Amino acid sequence: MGIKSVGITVTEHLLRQQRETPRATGAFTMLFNELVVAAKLIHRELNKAGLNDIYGFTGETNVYGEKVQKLDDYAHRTLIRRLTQAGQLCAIASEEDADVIEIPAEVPRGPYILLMDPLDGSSNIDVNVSVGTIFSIYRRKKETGPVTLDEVLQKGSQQVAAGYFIYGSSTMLVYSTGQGVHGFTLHPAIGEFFLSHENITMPARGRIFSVNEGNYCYWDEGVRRYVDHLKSPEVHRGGPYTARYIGSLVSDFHRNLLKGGIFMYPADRKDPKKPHGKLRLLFEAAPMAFVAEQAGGAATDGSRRILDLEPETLHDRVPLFVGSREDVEEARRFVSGQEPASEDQEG
Ligand SMILES: O=P(O)(O)OC[C@H]1O[C@](O)(COP(=O)(O)O)[C@@H](O)[C@@H]1O
Ligand SMILES: [Mg+2]
Ligand SMILES: [Mg+2]
Repeated sequence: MGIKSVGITVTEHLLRQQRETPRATGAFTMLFNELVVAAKLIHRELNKAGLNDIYGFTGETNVYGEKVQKLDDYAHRTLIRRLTQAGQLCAIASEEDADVIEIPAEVPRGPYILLMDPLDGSSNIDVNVSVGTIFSIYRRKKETGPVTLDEVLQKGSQQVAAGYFIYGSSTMLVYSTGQGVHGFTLHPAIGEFFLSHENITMPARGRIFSVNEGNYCYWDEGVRRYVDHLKSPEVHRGGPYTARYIGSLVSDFHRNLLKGGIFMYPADRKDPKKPHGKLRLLFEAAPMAFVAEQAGGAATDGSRRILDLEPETLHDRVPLFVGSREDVEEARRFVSGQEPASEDQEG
């Protein structure tokens, strides 16, 4: 059996899309190439984590009151440094920064706004479990002048591209520019991302659910009933769903993207300061919702489509139910109380 020839590189893939996009200037391709370089630098640091002084905390806390890990900070600074150099951005916003990050005056600006979760799955960094980087790209609304907050606070449906890097057994890039979802794998020896998963489509229904059940006692009735339903002996002509929870959104999402299933981070009453759950609308929920929908899946906050949500602040949190279309629709019915109680739930 011949050796599988490597696919096309991510740059070739971008250039193909650029040729098919009228009025494309190459600005997006240049920006994206810098994103890829930054991810390779993060991959390199992660791969030798434990041998380099990258474990542990910086001593800082971020706008969410979370202790910042050294790798959160390294990823944040590396992405900003590389991306601002691309000369295609007019603003950046990061999960690790309270405010919109200005592009240095000496750097040319461009039409794009990039939002990012530099390192997703921070609680898994120092235990060698896969983590990721999430990105979301918008076009600014105005042609010129200083960028205003409303240009950054756009609905997820306005994204021109979104995706993530996953640093796992292999390092992958999964992205969409609205023309399907494509996966690339980093060839460690060649140092290039090659197309390995073209036109990924998510199964309409899965048999996997991913949620931190440790929060069960804090959930609303509808969420509890939905998860009980997935664990009941008879679910959709098959036994109970399989539980899988890595604790890194990128990794849990990626598995369900390929195998089908649903990831949930519901709202809970654990922390009155976080009535809308833990995950961030702009840095986590909206980009994952964009990829999910492009792959035939769906994403909701329990009643509304994530991509229709109007952000009020840079750091809005939102309940997230994302994955296979039929599973997300069923979750929405339970969570919004439209699913009648079955015999065994009537107790
Ligand atoms: O530990 P919990 O409460 O289950 O939360 C896990 C979730 O929190 C996150 O780690 C939050 O993301 P960050 O690591 O970027 O802060 C998600 O990746 C993950 O899905
Ligand atoms: Mg995150
Ligand atoms: Mg993070």
